[in-house]
Amino acid sequence: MPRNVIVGHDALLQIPGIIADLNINGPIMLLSGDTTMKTVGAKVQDLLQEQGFDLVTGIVGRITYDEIKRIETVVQKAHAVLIVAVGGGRVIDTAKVVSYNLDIQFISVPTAASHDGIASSRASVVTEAGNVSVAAQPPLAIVADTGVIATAPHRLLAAGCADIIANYTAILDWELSHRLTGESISEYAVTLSKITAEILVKNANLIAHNDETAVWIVVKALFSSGIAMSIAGSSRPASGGEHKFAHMLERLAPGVALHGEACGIGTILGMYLHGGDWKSISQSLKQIGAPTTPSDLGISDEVCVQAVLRAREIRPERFTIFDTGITREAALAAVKALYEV
Ligand SMILES: NC(=O)c1ccc[n+]([C@@H]2O[C@H](COP(=O)([O-])OP(=O)(O)OC[C@H]3O[C@@H](n4cnc5c(N)ncnc54)[C@H](O)[C@@H]3O)[C@@H](O)[C@H]2O)c1
Ligand SMILES: O=P(O)(O)OC[C@@H](O)CO
Ligand SMILES: [Zn+2]
Repeated sequence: MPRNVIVGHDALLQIPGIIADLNINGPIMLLSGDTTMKTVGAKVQDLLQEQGFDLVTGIVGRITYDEIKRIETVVQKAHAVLIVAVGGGRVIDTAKVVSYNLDIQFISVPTAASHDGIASSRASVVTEAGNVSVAAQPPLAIVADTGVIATAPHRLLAAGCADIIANYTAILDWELSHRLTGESISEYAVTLSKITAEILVKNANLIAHNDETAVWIVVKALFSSGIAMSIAGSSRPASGGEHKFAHMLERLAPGVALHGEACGIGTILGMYLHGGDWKSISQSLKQIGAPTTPSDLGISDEVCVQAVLRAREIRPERFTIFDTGITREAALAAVKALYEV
């Protein structure tokens, strides 16, 4: 679990103090994305350099094993002893894996509330066979500056909410697998994951605005969803068939949807296939401002049908409703239903 969780306005200003308390003796690797480095990354760089910290910087691209290796080499060459990851989910996940492999600590500085990886001890790496979920280093500290996150496009906040709403079907899939395949299940992780989604949906009306109140609500939900994954020691409480669908959609239509957006649509489809209240999932996503149909994402219904039918190719060992032999007719009906709400 993270030792230090700082959430609030101007939280960035506390980063030098958190690092000073660690009494580290060596360079710090400031890891960011090409967009976020120019804004928030540069601000953190100034804050740390003003305090005399020795910094090296790195820019993260796609999260592949090659990219992780490249960053590891930069960290090793610089003899960096700590990573400060400033960015979205890709940046934070890369820092998690690099710090895990090199056995150093990292500080998570999310610049958007777009995913629930800010606190989890898992990372998602893109491979030829699709995304794989790997054990990774949980952050030593999380610094979520609500002022910074509130200036990010609302699309990112909505994607983070959708990633949390995905917990509903992730839990149904975990319970289905527990009943049908005997997979072990953690009641604590299920309960925390479910409460997280429920609190978020209850506050959906507040989240429609992109202010710091909305950011507070979403960041706390993302944090607790990450803790549920850490309790489970796997992404299972927050990643079921809707995530397999999302990872397959990313393969079929790369870069079209944000992770959370694809998961949100996967959740409506998963709830429909479970015979649950998929309409209320769709209504919550609409209220938050997340996409609910393939056309919202600018993709064809056929690509969506393919992602439903091929979701089982992702992480085949993880049994979900998408692994129960869905026919093309059933996938077509599910995708068509997305337009009914
Ligand atoms: N490890 C986990 O538990 C976990 C959980 C959820 C998602 N993930 C992973 O996280 C990634 C998805 O994260 P994401 O949706 O943040 O994608 P991302 O990291 O690609 O960021 C999305 C976009 O948001 C931009 N952005 C970030 N902060 C911004 C800001 N303040 N202002 C303007 N633009 C900003 C980035 O530059 C990027 O273009 C995926 O790789 C997914 O697998 C991991
Ligand atoms: O292991 P995956 O499927 O990447 O899931 C982690 C995270 O995306 C859950 O919201
Ligand atoms: Zn997710």
